[in-house]
Amino acid sequence: MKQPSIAVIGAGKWGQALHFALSQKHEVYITSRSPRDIKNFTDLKTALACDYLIIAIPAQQIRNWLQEHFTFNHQKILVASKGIEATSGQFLNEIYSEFVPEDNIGFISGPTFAAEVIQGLPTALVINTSNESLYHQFAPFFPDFIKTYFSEDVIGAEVAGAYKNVLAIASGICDGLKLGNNARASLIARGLVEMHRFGEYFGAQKETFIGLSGAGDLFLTASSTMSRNYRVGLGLAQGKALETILEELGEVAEGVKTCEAISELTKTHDIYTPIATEVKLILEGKCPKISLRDFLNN
Ligand SMILES: NC(=O)C1=CN([C@@H]2O[C@H](COP(=O)(O)OP(=O)(O)OC[C@H]3O[C@@H](n4cnc5c(N)ncnc54)[C@H](OP(=O)(O)O)[C@@H]3O)[C@@H](O)[C@H]2O)C=CC1
Ligand SMILES: O=C(CO)COP(=O)(O)O
Repeated sequence: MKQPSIAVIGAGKWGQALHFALSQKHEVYITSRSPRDIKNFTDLKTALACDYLIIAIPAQQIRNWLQEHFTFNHQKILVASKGIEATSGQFLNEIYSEFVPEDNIGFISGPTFAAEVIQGLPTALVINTSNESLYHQFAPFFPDFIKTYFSEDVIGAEVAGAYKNVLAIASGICDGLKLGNNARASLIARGLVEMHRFGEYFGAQKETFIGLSGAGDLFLTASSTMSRNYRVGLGLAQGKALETILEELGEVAEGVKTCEAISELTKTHDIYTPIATEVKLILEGKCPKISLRDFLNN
């Protein structure tokens, strides 16, 4: 029987990890802006001609990439990015909806450090799509070490995956200031409440926030130096300039731009988001210790 043609687009950390995972059962192409010495690396044209695409490029680049490089040819698509576009405040599903019909697209969420996936360590993730049959097409592509779940709460997954990056920055700041375990647990718990409140405004389901996409991903990223966003927070607490932190990181930390988007959305829609608000001020240069004082007294 002919194998389905599958391609991963974006050969950063997550794209490469997904390529490794999906290659356990099928031949899978991978492509990126810069050529890489990876098995089955191909050009964009070949990748776009595949039936199934997994797109893992940073959230802030997606609109441009779609405008400049993408042609819809009835591909089935999984989006692996996590973030909200800062220039428009749009969620990724809103951006993609201008290029891909809803029935053809799903969004990956959940606690999935690329560095562990690429070692074949057990991982659970959620495929969020309004088209359940799409889930059943993609799920068998994943290897045995990845357990997949289905959810139709696309907006819930979008909010949770993006918001937890901002909370991971907050948690890194908290640990960088050596505020202790009580403080970090409180921050994470209140962060979960905050991102649920934000998500509820946009129609997300509560269950999404207490499951893998919400609590699962938040607990992971807000408590580990493996998270780039958490490491941004550590750097801020040490008094480093944001530009220096990002330069040293050399990879995407989606929480930085997503925090700008959340800040604009909360102003427009009058949503109470105290943690994201303080993170935004710290990213703009506010002293984290003063931020802590203000936070505790408000
Ligand atoms: N790393 C992780 O553990 C996880 C990451 N994610 C999400 O996946 C997304 C990608 O993250 P990750 O792979 O880790 O990030 P990286 O920083 O490792 O890589 C990003 C890749 O995106 C490509 N890229 C950047 N800008 C453009 C552009 N304008 N057009 C096309 N390609 C571009 C680059 O490809 P090139 O090098 O070829 O230029 C780069 O390698 C993010 O949204 C992240 O939040 C989600 C779950 C887990
Ligand atoms: O989303 C992630 C794990 O689920 C990766 O988080 P970071 O981008 O903070 O490393």
